[in-house]
Amino acid sequence: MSGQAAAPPPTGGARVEVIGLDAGYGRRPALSAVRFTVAAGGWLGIIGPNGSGKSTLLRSVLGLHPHEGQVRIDGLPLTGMPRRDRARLLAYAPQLPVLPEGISTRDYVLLGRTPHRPLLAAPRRVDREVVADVMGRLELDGLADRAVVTLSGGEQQRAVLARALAQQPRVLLLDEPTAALDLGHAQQVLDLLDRLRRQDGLTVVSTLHDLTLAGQYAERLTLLAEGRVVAEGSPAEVLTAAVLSEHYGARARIVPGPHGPAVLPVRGA
Ligand SMILES: Nc1ncnc2c1ncn2[C@@H]1O[C@H](COP(=O)(O)OP(=O)(O)OP(=O)(O)O)[C@@H](O)[C@H]1O
Repeated sequence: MSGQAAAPPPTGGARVEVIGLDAGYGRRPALSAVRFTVAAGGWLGIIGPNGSGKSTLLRSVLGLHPHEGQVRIDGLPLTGMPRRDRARLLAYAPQLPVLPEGISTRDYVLLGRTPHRPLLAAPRRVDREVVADVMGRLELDGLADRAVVTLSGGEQQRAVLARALAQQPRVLLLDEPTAALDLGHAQQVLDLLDRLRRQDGLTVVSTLHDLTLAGQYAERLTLLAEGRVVAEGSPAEVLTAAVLSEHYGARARIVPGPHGPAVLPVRGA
């Protein structure tokens, strides 16, 4: 991953507030009274067992899933905000993206510039520069001319993240950003997000299944179980053996470290 490329222009993060969020599928509730706040430049990890509502929560915050309750960015309600304004504030990298056929990786990443470009205008120099920068940072240079659908799962995941970063949002919402990545690429992607957060003040909200990565990179964690917030706080406060036993039915040992706790699964008798 190149550390040489010029940083994208700082955009500054935004504070995210979610208040009393309810959502469901048909009559079945998936989220009940969910509430969280992330400071500008903060990193909130949303964790929880399978089916606890993490993806539904991200999609509701984005306005992609019907919900009740409020989502405010720097105090402004998202409801009713024009789509283009919203896209300049928030970018989203879904867990299972549907990638367009017949488009190169470079042109796919360029789609992230859409909210910043005049409608139907050709990409400007600044758009190409931002795209080249994020592709360099995510080691996608060698794949720029390949059809994006032909990339491997992990390469596609990095392309989706590159598109979201090319959008230069103030808040980045990531659904399992490391799920398809090997350990080295997972750490590189999370290190990059951490740098963007610290240098440019980008606000990050991400779901993460890997609790050790969640414990080491997120500043705060919100634990969902059956659609409700059951624990929140610093990683050391949330990632305890008792909490993991109660909500995941898991046996684990917690290993404290300088950057947060690591979670070591322990085999039963
Ligand atoms: N399209 C859908 N139709 C009906 N129910 C759905 C749909 N999508 C999700 N659900 C249900 O809503 C609940 C929350 O799902 P969600 O995908 O948000 O959980 P999650 O925490 O992201 O899960 P995972 O960790 O397995 O990705 C689950 O019970 C799930 O079965």
